[in-house]
Amino acid sequence: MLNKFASFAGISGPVVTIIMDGYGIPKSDAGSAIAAARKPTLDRLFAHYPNITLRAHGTAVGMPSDDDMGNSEVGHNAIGAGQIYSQGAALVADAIASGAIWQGEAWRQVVAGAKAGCGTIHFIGLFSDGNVHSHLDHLKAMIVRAREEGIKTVRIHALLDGRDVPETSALDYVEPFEAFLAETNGGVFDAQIASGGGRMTITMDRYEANWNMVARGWRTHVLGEGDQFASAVAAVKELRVKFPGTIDQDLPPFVIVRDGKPVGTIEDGDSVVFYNFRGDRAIEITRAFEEANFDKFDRVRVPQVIYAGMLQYDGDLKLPRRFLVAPPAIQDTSGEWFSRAGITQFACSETQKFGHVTYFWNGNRSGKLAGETYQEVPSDVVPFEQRPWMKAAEIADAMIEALKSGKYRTLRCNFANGDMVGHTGNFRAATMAIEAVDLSLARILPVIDALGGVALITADHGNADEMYELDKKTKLPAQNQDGSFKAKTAHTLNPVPLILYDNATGGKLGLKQTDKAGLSNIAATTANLLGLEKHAKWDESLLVIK
Ligand SMILES: O=C(O)[C@@H](CO)OP(=O)(O)O
Ligand SMILES: [Mn+2]
Ligand SMILES: [Mn+2]
Repeated sequence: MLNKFASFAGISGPVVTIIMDGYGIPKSDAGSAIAAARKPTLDRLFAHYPNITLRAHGTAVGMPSDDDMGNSEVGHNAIGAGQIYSQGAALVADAIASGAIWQGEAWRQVVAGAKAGCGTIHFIGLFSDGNVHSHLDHLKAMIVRAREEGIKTVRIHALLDGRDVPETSALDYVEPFEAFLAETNGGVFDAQIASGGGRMTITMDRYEANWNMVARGWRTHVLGEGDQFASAVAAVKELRVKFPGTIDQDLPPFVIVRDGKPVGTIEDGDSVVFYNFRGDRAIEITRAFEEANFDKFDRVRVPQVIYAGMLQYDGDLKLPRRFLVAPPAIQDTSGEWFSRAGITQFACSETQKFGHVTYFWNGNRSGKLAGETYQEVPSDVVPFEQRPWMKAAEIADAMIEALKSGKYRTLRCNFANGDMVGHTGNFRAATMAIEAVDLSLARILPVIDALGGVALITADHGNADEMYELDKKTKLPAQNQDGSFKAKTAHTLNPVPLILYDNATGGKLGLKQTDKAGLSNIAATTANLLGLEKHAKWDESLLVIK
């Protein structure tokens, strides 16, 4: 693993990678919380240090098409692995297109189980076409197939999105879906939405930040407890009136009833498919269905079901045991390569992004590699527009302490602010989120200087860079009828920065901008900064030696 640069043997101090989650580079400053933020440190970095832009969406991160935004999973996979793999969204779409999914043992068992038990197939998942965690086309294909296979009853438990798609778009999905069901139903086949609720109120917690969400989801989907409505359309409409201003992701849970009884509680002999392909927010509900000694909340009743995930969400923990499509087999990550070279590594974030810089970074592998140390700062459990600074200061504290300890040759952290606050759609809070990151950078960077180190400052995808939906024609922020701007809560398709912060070499290093430069080039760049060759499978380094 010799370095190819004869004149450069690597940085003697620490090599640090800082991910500013949700920090994209917008085409226009209109509606950008990043442009509006006061951020003297970042302004100085962009003005005085080598910096380029990286592709962070679409095929550059393994998504099916360049119309797909980036997200944390695919972004951190690409950064950590230095390579692009076809990701869940693409793998599932392909398995459905080829029909391979229906031949798989898991689907066969789901169908056979429901038939043997005279039972129902339940589909639980994120109800949109965001393609970050799920896609409605996958759900529809499974419903059509279930009917063809002679299944009689299907129940859908719909987690409303508004986070990967416009913030109050639930009816744009529910109404056409009801029409699809009306067409598909008939004869003995009966498919209906049975329950649901906002994705940030039930079921889709991650990294054990708030098990109460999952407990609420269990009561809603499995036990059929909660506010009752005649249909999903009625639920969305009535909840919007009852909780004005609440966006889809935050809507409370609902249960659909007929003749005063829930239409789709989950019972012994049923099959359950959790149809999200992405793992972080699918693991906890999967554990509730699968773990024999589950103790995170009282499940009250545990139905004996055939449970399958769309993908396997954690390959090390084998969660779930049964899955419809095999996840990408990510090999030869930077974590492994550096670990094998005897390089000590430190990874830190707050709960909301902790798995991103550990599990996703290491190619969806849990457990530490030799020489790795992890530090998790517990996240607040509040709507993040109320605390836009989140745990940026504590992450900076942890990084400074780890740097000063002298124990680590390379360190990485993720500042969640731009993303988590960007998802709230609150513009003012998002500017404060970026300001908190800027302040943290101002504290960390001098410590890196004192140790003769360098930093790569980047992001996994955009978010705070576009806080309003843009008008398709004018490309300016779109307005509601009352003249207010239409908040945008989703990630963006914009590129992200890569800044090389280097006061260690006297300006000897630069970065090259290429057409294809993307997140997967960071691993090789980091390797070269460490004085190592990249792994043969990785995309090229962007480091330039002057
Ligand atoms: O919150 C999430 O689950 C996603 C958006 O669906 O965001 P990120 O990819 O940044 O984690
Ligand atoms: Mn992210
Ligand atoms: Mn996000």
